[in-house]
Amino acid sequence: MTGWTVLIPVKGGPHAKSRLPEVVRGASRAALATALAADTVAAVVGAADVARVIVVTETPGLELPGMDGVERWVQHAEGLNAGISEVARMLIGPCAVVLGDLPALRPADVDEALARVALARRAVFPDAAGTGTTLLGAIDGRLLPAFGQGSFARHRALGYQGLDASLRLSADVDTERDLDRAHSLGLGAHTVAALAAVPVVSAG
Ligand SMILES: Nc1nc2c(ncn2[C@@H]2O[C@H](COP(=O)(O)OP(=O)(O)OP(=O)(O)O)[C@@H](O)[C@H]2O)c(=O)[nH]1
Ligand SMILES: C=C(OP(=O)(O)O)C(=O)O
Repeated sequence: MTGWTVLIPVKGGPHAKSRLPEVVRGASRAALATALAADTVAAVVGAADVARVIVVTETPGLELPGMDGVERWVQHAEGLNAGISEVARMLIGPCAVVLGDLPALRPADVDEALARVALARRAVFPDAAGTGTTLLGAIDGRLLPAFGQGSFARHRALGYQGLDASLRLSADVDTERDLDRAHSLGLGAHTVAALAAVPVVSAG
């Protein structure tokens, strides 16, 4: 099925990705958080079955590279679920939410997951821990976001079928260890560049 609308929540600002240290492998947490989101957006934009991409953010001045053709919604209410709901209630047709911290995600993972949502009609894919959610989708456009700790079980209780995620779809980055996992799968170009931008200090 083509014509999906995909929402990508991106907190932005100084409090994003607070479980990472302020400096990760020499890169600032803020730069890394931006890169993680930009790689997620790039994968979704590249998916053949996605017609519309909307970044939902709390941060009015959010700047992400690669936003050509991507819509932006600055939420009024506070919090992840409130932000998603503001947009979701205006949409019709097949819709999904992909969390914005999946730097190993590729367009083929997105297309494959959306095709499986279409078969299930409403489905949820778990994060690497198996307890959170990385993608929530509904063919009928009815998104009932219940993100946050333990969201996989909550989404299932709301009627979404739990499906196995590809390794790259499950590889969310909350901690440095998560970054290692995503790295072993192959990071997207923005995250590679953010980590490579670290200046090398010579001993001499
Ligand atoms: N629009 C929006 N996105 C959010 C909000 N909170 C989290 N997100 C995004 O949702 C995704 C998953 O959230 P988390 O992994 O908890 O991200 P986070 O809040 O930046 O990280 P922590 O501070 O470590 O909890 C990430 O892409 C976040 O940027 C919010 O209040 N509004
Ligand atoms: C918000 C979620 O992710 P995280 O565990 O990364 O905060 C979630 O899984 O619903």
